[in-house]
Amino acid sequence: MVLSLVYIYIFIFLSFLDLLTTAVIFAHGNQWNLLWTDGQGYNFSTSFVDFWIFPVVRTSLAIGAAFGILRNPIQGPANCKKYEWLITFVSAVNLYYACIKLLVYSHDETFIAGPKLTWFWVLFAWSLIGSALFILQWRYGTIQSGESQQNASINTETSSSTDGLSDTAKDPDEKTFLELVSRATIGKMLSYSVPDWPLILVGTIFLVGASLGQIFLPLFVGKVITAIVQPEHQSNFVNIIIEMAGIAVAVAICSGCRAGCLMYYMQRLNIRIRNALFQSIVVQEIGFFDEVRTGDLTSRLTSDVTTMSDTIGLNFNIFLRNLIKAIGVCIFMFALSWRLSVVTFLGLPLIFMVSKVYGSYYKKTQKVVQDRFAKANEVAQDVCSSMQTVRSFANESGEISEYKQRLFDVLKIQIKQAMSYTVYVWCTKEFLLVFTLWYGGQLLLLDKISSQGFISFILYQEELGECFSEIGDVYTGMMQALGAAEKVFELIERKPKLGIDDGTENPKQIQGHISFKNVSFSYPSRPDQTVLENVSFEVNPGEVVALVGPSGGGKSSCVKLLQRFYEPTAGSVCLDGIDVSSYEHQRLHELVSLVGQEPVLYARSVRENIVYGLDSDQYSEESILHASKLANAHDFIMSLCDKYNTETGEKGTQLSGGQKQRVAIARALVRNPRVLLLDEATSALDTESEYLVQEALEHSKSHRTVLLIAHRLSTVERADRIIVIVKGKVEETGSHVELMEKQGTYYNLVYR
Ligand SMILES: Nc1ncnc2c1ncn2[C@@H]1O[C@H](COP(=O)(O)OP(=O)(O)OP(=O)(O)O)[C@@H](O)[C@H]1O
Repeated sequence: MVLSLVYIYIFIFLSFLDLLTTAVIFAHGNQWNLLWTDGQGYNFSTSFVDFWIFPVVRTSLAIGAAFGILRNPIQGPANCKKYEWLITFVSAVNLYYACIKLLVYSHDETFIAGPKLTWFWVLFAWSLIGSALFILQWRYGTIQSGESQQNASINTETSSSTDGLSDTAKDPDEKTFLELVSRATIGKMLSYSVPDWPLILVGTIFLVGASLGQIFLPLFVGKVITAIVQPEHQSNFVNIIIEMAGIAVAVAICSGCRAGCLMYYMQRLNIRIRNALFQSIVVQEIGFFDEVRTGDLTSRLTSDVTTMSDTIGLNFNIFLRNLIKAIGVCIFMFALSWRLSVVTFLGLPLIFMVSKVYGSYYKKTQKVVQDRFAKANEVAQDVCSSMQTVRSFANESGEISEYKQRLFDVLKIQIKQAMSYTVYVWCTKEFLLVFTLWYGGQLLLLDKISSQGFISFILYQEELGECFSEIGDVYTGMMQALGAAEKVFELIERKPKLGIDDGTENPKQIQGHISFKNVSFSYPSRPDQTVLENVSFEVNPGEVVALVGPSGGGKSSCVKLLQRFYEPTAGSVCLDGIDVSSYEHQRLHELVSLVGQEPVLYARSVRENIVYGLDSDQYSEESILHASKLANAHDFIMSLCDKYNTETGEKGTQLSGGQKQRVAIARALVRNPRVLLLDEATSALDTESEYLVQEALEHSKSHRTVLLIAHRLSTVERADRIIVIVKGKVEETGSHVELMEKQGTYYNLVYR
């Protein structure tokens, strides 16, 4: 309330100051008698009286606003804010009116020579200053008092209500430019550009050179055209062309060097950010990948990085180039004709306004276009990834018409966009030019501009329009880049909840003793669902232990904990008595190897898949052959076209399920791990192959602990010991014979 009152007082004070200043200017200039032009009545081209209109309108609006806020201190400021358009409109009319008066007076020789000129300038200047102050006081007065009232009312509410939407959770599209900049995103982007400062510097020097050169070109074009059409200037033609050619060559050289330097910088920046992002992604904890979609990560790595790195480089280039050009062009325009320049600057805000309306309409429709395109892409993606299903249901034409329909939905919006663009071009492109031509023609007749100057002016005006429009595009591009950058930096700076650099233990050799001590566990993505509850068991060195139990009981989760993919919520998982979290990441995975349920092969050769993750000094040709033979993979690999060099295709699709499993077993064995984890590792093998693999593992078992998960009885009954896990708890432990005699859960599982 108090703050509102302060703002109201400031409001009224500034408005009266506005009136007073105008009155003082009139009084001091002894211009009261000029109100009606020395008693001859009002005359637009000589009278000053209309300069009173605007202070009076401003003061009336300010008093109205003050009363409004006084009557309703909570809603008042917000209501005033609704009328911001009126304030902008009044100020704009004031500006236009003052400038038109300026142009009219400037044609009156007696006025220019007379005593009224000084007072006109003072009134003109105050008219503009008063308008600017009025906009500022309205904008900040109503916003600040509104915010303070809102804060006060929020503080007094007993239940604090927030919408629960953290700032980072907001869509970048919804954020303002300042919001994005204030997150220091630009600073971070620039910090990644620091190593390229020599490139940027050289590029900028060429950019400045090219821009300065380009500023002179319209001037020369004007001279050339004048030399062509006016016979008295024809002797200059060749000289002008030579000078112009010199400038054009210099501009071309500078532009080329600028483009090369800045493009190379953009590419280096792109690679640098991509590397940083990928480095950050691969060290994130496994739980992170459970929650984040792969598509989101790849889109960060591809489109977001490209958007931010290209846009920062490109926009820096475009912005600086156009800024230099715009300043130079303005100087030339005012030098050629200040009157035409005033006309241009009166026309530009109108064009900006139309552009703004068009811009926000385009942005709104573009969102719909993107959504509809995404829907069309869903169809394409689904079809491409499941072509066999489409073919087997003979639904090709159905999918084609579905895709066509979704693209047609996009087209419907794009038709509206095209129509609005047509109207936008009508409104912005030619009106200003026509008016400039008309007014320039008058000035030409009055001999206030030369024909060459007039031609150059028109060219400069076009150039200025292009500069502003490109600067406007930079703003849009920057918004996109900042939005993309924010997402990218969020990921680059993310600290993994389970770091891979936490452990320090690096024993040369271990016995291979596994122990789970009172382990409870929930997946981070489902913290409310207990997957393991107080699980305790031990596996002795050299022992083969099978985990069995109904599906979803928690067997694979035990294996994941032993690999330290996740941390238990309670208890500890130890290897030779040391918690697995204390081992060095690299060492732990040398000692413990896993063959998972669905082994993943990479789009590389069989050999590269087997030695995946090993340095060249960690394996030999013999060790690859030995591991492949143990995994019963050697014979089928030798029958492939390129033997060990055969490509396996994306995710190993060029191999059968059983072949993939055998390559995966060889990959685990080539490391000669002390602990081997087999999670349904032989499920896709035929009985014969499985028997051979089991035999091989049996032979190597003396120096290796094996923890296996299997559903097949033939696999399980060979184990030294069986642990039955049901609903996250250990129900039974013993050998096959012992558990069968017990006739408990295991017995039932076997018979079912
Ligand atoms: N990444 C995950 N995020 C959340 N929950 C999971 C995840 N992986 C498994 N679960 C859940 O944890 C529980 C135990 O799963 P787990 O894979 O350990 O069972 P399992 O005994 O190995 O089953 P199966 O024999 O079918 O492989 C299941 O309810 C499963 O839905």
